Amino acid sequence: MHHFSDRLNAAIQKKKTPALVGLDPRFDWLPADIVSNANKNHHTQAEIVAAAFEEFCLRIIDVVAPLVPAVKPQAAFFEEWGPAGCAALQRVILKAREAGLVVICDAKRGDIGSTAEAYARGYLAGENIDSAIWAADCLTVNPYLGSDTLEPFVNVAVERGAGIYVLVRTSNPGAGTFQDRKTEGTNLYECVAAAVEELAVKTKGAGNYGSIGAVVGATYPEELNQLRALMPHTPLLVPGYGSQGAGAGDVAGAFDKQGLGAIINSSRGINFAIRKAPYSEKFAPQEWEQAIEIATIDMIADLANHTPAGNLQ
Ligand SMILES: O=C(O)c1cc(=O)[nH]c(=O)n1[C@@H]1O[C@H](COP(=O)(O)O)[C@@H](O)[C@H]1O
Repeated sequence: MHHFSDRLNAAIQKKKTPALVGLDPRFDWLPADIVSNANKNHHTQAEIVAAAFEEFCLRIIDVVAPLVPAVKPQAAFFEEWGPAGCAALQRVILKAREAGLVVICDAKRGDIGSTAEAYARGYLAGENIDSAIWAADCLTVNPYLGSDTLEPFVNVAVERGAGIYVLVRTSNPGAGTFQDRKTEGTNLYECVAAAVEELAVKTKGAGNYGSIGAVVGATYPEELNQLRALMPHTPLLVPGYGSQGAGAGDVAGAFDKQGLGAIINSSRGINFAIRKAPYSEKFAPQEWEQAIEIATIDMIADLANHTPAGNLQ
């Protein structure tokens, strides 16, 4: 399907869940078997870490590909390790695409138009994975430089059937420092939301949603509900569930009646499920993949039981 949201919604309806698994590897938390494999076969620290991240994420993909529609590799954790880390990220993205998953590369890119064009062409492959070296379906984008800097991302997304998610109301505690600054009574995040909704309307697919989405944190449920109403054609990427303290009740307002309109991210809560109860009590450390599987199934059930995502079942 040559439209990002149509493709994402088809995947959500096929897997009957809006659960999005983030891929956020942290070396100190990796399973022992993965670290020993990497140490055995590699020499420099960067190569060891990159190889460990790659094996970890590829094995997570094997577990979650049958369960969820999409994954969100966090570029930062790979970029920290330079070329070796970036090569690992590229292979993780390709493996996820080959597994039939929609891939949102979380790199929060943003720059002036001519430079943004390079980011867009490098990351946004859309349905044809050969059309961009990073081969992602979608990219997170920082709008701080202004709406003109979003245009190159929009143009390439439309051309290639890809998507972007623009940061609108982020999940972090300090989100309001700038996002809540008011101009004539309107918060900055509401101004950005209006610009993003306009782009979503312009890029609508066969369904109700555009290829231009918004990131809205689950940790601000009131703003999430407000923005769902303000942005009826904008698909939402909702981080903050799990490790940042938000639960299914906080994200119920992100969806439309069919249970579409949003994907709900959990990274640490799934990647490192083995480290915390109840999974640390049910599984031995080497059973970390089983812990990921059950944690994902639990998240899917939590969303189905407490949000309109239950209408996807
Ligand atoms: O763009 C994002 O995905 C993002 C935006 C935001 O406002 N908050 C936020 O946590 N994220 C990302 O979502 C992921 C959340 O990870 P967990 O808190 O481990 O589930 C990280 O990769 C963050 O960078």
